[in-house]
Amino acid sequence: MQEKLRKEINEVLREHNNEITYEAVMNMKYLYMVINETLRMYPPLPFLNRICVNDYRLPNSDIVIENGTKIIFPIQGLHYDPEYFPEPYQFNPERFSAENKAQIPPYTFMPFGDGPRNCIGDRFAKQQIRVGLACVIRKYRFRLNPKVKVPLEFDTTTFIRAKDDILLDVETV
Ligand code: HEM
Repeated sequence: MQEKLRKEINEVLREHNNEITYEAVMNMKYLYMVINETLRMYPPLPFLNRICVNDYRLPNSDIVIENGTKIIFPIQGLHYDPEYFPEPYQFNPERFSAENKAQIPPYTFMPFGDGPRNCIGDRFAKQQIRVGLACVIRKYRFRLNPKVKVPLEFDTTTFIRAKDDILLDVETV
């Protein structure tokens, strides 16, 4: 997977005078698939908070969410629901290929939230991640150090973060 990513980064950069420009990183389709799959499995914010501002009857039911009710949207729960993401514990960037992505129902993949109060830094964050990863993956090869316990354990008190250090072995390509 990492080799495939490196190959794409190098190929795209060759077409762009080896310069990491906006156009170059936007052309790195596989890189974006890897980023999305990472945000699916490890959404930094695992849930969204909302407050209901009007009484709302759920369609086809007698359940009414009353004005003022606090609501939690489980982003992480949706991202691991096998109905939307089969074999959810498998890291599989192909879920986000142009063809497969179109099959993902709306509001099931929401690492940046949704609606009028979604993340204001969405595009900026994705751009920074693209540039950062393109810079390091083209020059270095990463392997998980054997001391790291897999699967990783997470502290989910607020933001999702690994409980222990994630040690990586790094070598130049
Ligand atoms: C991977 C990086 C990031 C992730 C996954 C992320 C995720 C989120 C999520 C889930 C929300 C809540 C949205 C909602 O309730 O619908 C949020 C809100 C917000 N984010 Fe981000 N964020 C990221 C990076 C950034 C960056 C880089 C900035 C600023 C440059 C930023 C600024 C904000 C702000 C200001 C809000 C509050 C928006 C509002 O309440 O109207 N975020 N973010």
